[in-house]
Amino acid sequence: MGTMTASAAQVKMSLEPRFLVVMGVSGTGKTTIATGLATRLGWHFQEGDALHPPANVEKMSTGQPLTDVDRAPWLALCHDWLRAQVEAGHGAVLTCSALKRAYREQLRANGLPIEFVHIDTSGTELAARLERREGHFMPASLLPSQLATLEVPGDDEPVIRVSGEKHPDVVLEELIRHFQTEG
Ligand SMILES: Nc1ncnc2c1ncn2[C@@H]1O[C@H](COP(=O)(O)OP(=O)(O)OP(=O)(O)O)[C@@H](O)[C@H]1O
Ligand SMILES: O=C(O)[C@H](O)[C@@H](O)[C@H](O)[C@H](O)CO
Repeated sequence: MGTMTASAAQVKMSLEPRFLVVMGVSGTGKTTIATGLATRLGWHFQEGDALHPPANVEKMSTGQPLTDVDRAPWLALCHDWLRAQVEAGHGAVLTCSALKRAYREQLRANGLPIEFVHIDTSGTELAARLERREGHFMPASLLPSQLATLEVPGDDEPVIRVSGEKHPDVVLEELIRHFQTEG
């Protein structure tokens, strides 16, 4: 335990601030990985779902997929949060599904130095997780539309790809090692 605390402190001291959007479809592990990173690195955290207008949450809760028009004001709030973090200059992690390239471009507008962490998980694993999960507004019935809407980030986008099927601790170790290597 003492050793873990020491190494977490070293990581906090040695890493330059980064501005991360942990993205992917519902149930892929965005909140799990983003909170893990924010805790280990001492970076600011924002749950993107908490920025959805109530009408969006109501829509998803009743099994209706969001449209581009529904997502626009939410993406604007996500962008505003990211811009404030960049201006403040401290490391930050946001969860945001960011399913389409155009949404990611909206998040990066105004030249924000955002990086995406795309968590990729198979449809069968996602379906099992969402069936098991309780106390969340997002129904498992929306998974097919999430998967159909996802435009996997291209190599021309600033993306770090991780597997959502490894243990979260393994993914966190991989990400932190990647950040250390990149300086
Ligand atoms: N790597 C993993 N292996 C197994 N289960 C996981 C893993 N990551 C997350 N889970 C579990 O899967 C469920 C979904 O995870 P989480 O809430 O982090 O995903 P999410 O992408 O934030 O979902 P949503 O966008 O729907 O809020 C949770 O019950 C979580 O405990
Ligand atoms: O763009 C969307 O359709 C939404 O952001 C969804 O992805 C959910 O908010 C999220 O995944 C919670 O389950």
